[in-house]
Amino acid sequence: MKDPAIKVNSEIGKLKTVLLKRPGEEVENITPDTMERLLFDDIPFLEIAQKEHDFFAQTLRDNGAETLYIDDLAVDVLDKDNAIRHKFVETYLDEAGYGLGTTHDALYEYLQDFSTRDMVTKLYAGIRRNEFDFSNDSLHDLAGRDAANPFLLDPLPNAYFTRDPQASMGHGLTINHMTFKARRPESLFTEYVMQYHPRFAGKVNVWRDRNHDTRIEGGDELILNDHVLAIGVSERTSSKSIEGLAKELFKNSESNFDTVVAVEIPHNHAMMHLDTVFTMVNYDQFTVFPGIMNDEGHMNIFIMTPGANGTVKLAHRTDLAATLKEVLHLSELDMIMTGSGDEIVAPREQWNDGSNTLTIAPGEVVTYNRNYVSNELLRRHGIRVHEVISSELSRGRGGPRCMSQPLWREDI
Ligand SMILES: NC(=[NH2+])NCCC[C@H](N)C(=O)O
Repeated sequence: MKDPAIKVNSEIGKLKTVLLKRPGEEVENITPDTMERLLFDDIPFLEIAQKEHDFFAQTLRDNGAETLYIDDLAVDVLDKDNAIRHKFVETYLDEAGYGLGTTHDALYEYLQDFSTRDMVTKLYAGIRRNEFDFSNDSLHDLAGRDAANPFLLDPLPNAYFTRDPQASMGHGLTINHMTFKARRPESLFTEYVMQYHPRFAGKVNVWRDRNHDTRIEGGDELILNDHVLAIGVSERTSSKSIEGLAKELFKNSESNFDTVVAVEIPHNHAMMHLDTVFTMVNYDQFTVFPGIMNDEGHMNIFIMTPGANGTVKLAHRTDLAATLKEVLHLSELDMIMTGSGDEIVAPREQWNDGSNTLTIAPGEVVTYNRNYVSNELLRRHGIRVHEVISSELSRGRGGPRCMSQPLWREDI
């Protein structure tokens, strides 16, 4: 049987194909002044970040996964048809605020001189204001905050977190309208790959595209099984997006999803996505950061199911473990606390993505080596842990699940 273009019906099925992006110049094109806006907490050392990412990718390949790189796929698409390349560049410049005028023309001409590979690399890395000569007659570019930005086109340092610009679910995906400007261009690459690359064109469902004005990011989108999703209501995903996605999935005859568990989490940078505080590591085992529950262990949770005439029924819950048992029909389950729930270790390891595990098969995960307390606890709960090196990668505030977008998992 041919490999599926996209087939992801769980968080834990054996990982067969995964989408990655190797960190490039973009992670060093961050400055102290732009770090916060670009969603980083420090400036990684590129050479080491690349070595760490190569180690991560090799770990996945050594365990049976095919690794695809989004920039390679984008080059395949943009290189084969000048009209597609033209439309992509025009859209990219328009979304960056250069729809027309001298800056648009200068940037377009500058990019024309690049090979497709070099153009894609350059777009990820960013284009500096002083990289080429042109007579700029735009007040917008010459005065105010934008003039202080050393880049005409911002670098995309978060691109190695391929979890977020899209989310595979079933035989399709969401292509996401991301929350912050710093990340929005990332999903344009996804859109073109899914629409034009022969591996995906005409073979995948787009459950929600990036042209909505409400925000959603893949770190919030968890595929609990072939008909149940958990989606975080978070700093990065709005309840409106979740409602819109649920209605589409419930009405689309090609979707098997009939239950969405909306889980409200604190809205802050450390816990920007649900997968920074909660992941599924086995049929009945989960990691969870205790700081997302109140003193009584409660949260704000809604089970969403199809109602009459295309509406969505809501059932309110407050206990995460009980809700998971209910929707997954589990008699028992095991919630493995980040950092053993210790008041110092738990927040430290959550900050460095101790709960952001990537499950590569039921009961088998990839984690950051720096989260040694969480890793030891996972092993004590019978989980097989592959540790990857992480000192530079973790400065971007994302872990192994963030750095990976499954395209095919074996069914469980
Ligand atoms: N799925 C995730 N937890 N992704 C982490 C993304 C980190 C990135 N710096 C951002 O703020 O967007």
